[in-house]
Amino acid sequence: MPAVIEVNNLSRHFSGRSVLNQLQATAAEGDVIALLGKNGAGKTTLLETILGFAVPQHGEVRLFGTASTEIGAREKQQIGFVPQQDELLEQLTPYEQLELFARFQPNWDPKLADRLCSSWEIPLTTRINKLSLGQRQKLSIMLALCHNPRLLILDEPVASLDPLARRQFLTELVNIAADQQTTIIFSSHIVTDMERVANKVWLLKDQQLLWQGELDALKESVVRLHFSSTKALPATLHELKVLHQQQQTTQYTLTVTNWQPQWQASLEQLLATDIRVEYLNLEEIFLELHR
Ligand SMILES: Nc1ncnc2c1ncn2[C@@H]1O[C@H](COP(=O)(O)OP(=O)(O)OP(=O)(O)O)[C@@H](O)[C@H]1O
Repeated sequence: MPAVIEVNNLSRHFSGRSVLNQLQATAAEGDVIALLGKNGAGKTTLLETILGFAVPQHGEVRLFGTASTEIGAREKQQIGFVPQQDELLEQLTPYEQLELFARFQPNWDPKLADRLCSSWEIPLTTRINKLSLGQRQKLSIMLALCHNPRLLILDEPVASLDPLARRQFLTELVNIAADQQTTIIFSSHIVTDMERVANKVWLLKDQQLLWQGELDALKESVVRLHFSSTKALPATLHELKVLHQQQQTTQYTLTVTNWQPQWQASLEQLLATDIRVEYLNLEEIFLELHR
């Protein structure tokens, strides 16, 4: 079976300025991918290229085995998308918008739609142009979720949600991923949320995917080493890459990538000291990788 998403040698640039440079990535059924990157790193550009909204200058994206710029109605029905700026029909009510959308979606789940309308308190009979930003975002998420997509792409889906709605939304995502093996990619600057639900991370930096893999492996790779030593540090410490070094007299704190737990004993021998390994959360890792 082909991968749900296959990104092959993908490059995008605007007016000669490179935004994505030769990206390689794949996503399989059931992957929940946190797409991370600073403002302007290219997250929206990547998500929109995955969806086939633009033809890349180099390379291609394949969705369910077909070039994303050539997918047909059947594949489109298997995708749910929450854009950064919603595309709701201003003059309709949420009820009308949901009804209209459901008509074109053979897999529409009316029970899920009813449940979300009620738990998210969607004002069904108010015109969409009178809704609050958060209410619009909830409706936009419902349109993406309620037809049981195989692939769900969410670009900053929670920016306007209150903490309660955010938590409810995350619970829905976890359930959907677990029950239906849906592939989910979502970008958000609320990294703690992503850490709760994602099992993979794509981290965009300098036009490339600096990390593409398991969240747990990333958390094992980027760590802080604390130790005390009167010796000068050797020029190389195995294959560790030091991201940041702090020293107060004999106390060292090194933030490193490529950490491998089996190196601890030999490093302790090399530095003639005990080392305390501190594991970081995803937000700290993101900050360290952008120092
Ligand atoms: N249509 C376009 N024309 C010209 N430049 C563009 C276009 N779309 C995006 N860019 C540029 O590409 C870069 C990446 O933009 P993009 O919106 O993908 O970033 P992002 O990671 O989603 O940012 P944010 O976190 O702020 O939403 C930015 O420098 C942006 O100015």
